[in-house]
Amino acid sequence: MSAQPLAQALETLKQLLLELKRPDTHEPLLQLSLELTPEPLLPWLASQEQYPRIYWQGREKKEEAAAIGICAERFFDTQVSDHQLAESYQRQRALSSNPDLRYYGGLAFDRQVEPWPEFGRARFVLPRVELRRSGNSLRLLLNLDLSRLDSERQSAIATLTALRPTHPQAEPKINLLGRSDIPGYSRWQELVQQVTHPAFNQETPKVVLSRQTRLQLSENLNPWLLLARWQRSSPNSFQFGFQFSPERAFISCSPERLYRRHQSELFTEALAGTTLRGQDPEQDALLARQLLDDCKNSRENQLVRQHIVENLGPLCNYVGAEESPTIFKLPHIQHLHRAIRAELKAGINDFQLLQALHPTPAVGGLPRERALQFIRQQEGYNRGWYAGACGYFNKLESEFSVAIRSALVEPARITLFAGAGIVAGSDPAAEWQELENKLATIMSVLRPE
Ligand SMILES: C=C(O[C@@H]1C=C(C(=O)O)C=C[C@H]1O)C(=O)O
Ligand SMILES: [Mg+2]
Repeated sequence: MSAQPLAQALETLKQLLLELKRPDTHEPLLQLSLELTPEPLLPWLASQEQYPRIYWQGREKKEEAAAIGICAERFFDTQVSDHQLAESYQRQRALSSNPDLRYYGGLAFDRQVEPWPEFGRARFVLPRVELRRSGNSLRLLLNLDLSRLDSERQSAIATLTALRPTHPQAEPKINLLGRSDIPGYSRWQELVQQVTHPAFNQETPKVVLSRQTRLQLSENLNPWLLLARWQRSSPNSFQFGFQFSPERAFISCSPERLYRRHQSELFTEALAGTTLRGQDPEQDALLARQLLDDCKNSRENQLVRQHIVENLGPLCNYVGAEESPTIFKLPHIQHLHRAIRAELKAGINDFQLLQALHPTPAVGGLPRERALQFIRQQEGYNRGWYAGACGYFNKLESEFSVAIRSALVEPARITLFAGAGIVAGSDPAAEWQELENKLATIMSVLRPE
């Protein structure tokens, strides 16, 4: 069938559903798919009224998805062991061999602490409806659980009927009424001093300390319109968002890949070490040179590289990491970057990868448990999904980003997050300034000149 406009495709799909007979298959899940004429996805998502709403765009921009509703999900609200997560993950994955079925979701930064409501310690959704762009082609996908076809048919028709066409919406008017930081600057100084104290640093060479910045607003923000604006100023980044109710949405434009897997081929990276962009090309190149030559920043990146390579070792036949870092440029800052490639051993699954890689010392620290313990006890706020792992998986491939450069949007307020790797040689004032630099892009979107 040739590509059709969304409104027409929805009618076609409803008709298909009414006529659908139980297919003669052992597959428990069925995915229906129709070609669509191109349509921008974020404005469509911003116009919807159902939950959850999910958005994902990979860093290379080749693929983009907007999803509504739930066909199946795994939600871990209370204590969950890695063993339970692994088992549930295996069950889910075994459910289908269709490479187009994707579970989207995320893991909290620290699964030992009280989770954000609705987001939980881990939550993955097989959406009911998904618009998925691959290159220039757009498809409408609908997922059904065949073990209960009749109720699924009803519920799918209801979801399709309640979808809204994209309607134009006014650019959000943003008035910032107030700001509060946790930790504040004096507490930050104490924390950096504790972590850089030689006795502590010897045992725990890196802790990524972070801060939440809560902005009070005069009105509610549509998180999807905000993400659309933020995305325009964030090339070179993953762009994603999850919203399970009107109460809160988590959105991110993150430069950092946790990993991308295609069958047994794995791509990951060490992204750590930061400086500003220059005012002109000469100054920009000078700052990049200084970043490459700087001991403190090199240490930040080297520790991440080393840890990833060591942790992947037992799961892989081959792991190769770039010896020297290169520069990764973002609109307001530049980072040190090392690409890492690996070939997985047979039978290694995504959950084992998440367990091995997340949180990397780019957002947690080294050794992992000691650094997490320090963050849990001292940081003073709950990170929730900030610095968690967000992405999607299916049997064939998966991709996860580290949810930094992220924000939690709630009624009349937005909470921003930023962290900095504290190692020997870190200075409290310079690291505090690094937090501000990491917020520069989202601040320029919230407070345009
Ligand atoms: C923790 C964050 O970023 C991490 C810390 C960096 C650093 O300290 O140089 C750089 C990139 C990320 O590894 C964040 O942006 O919140
Ligand atoms: Mg840093």
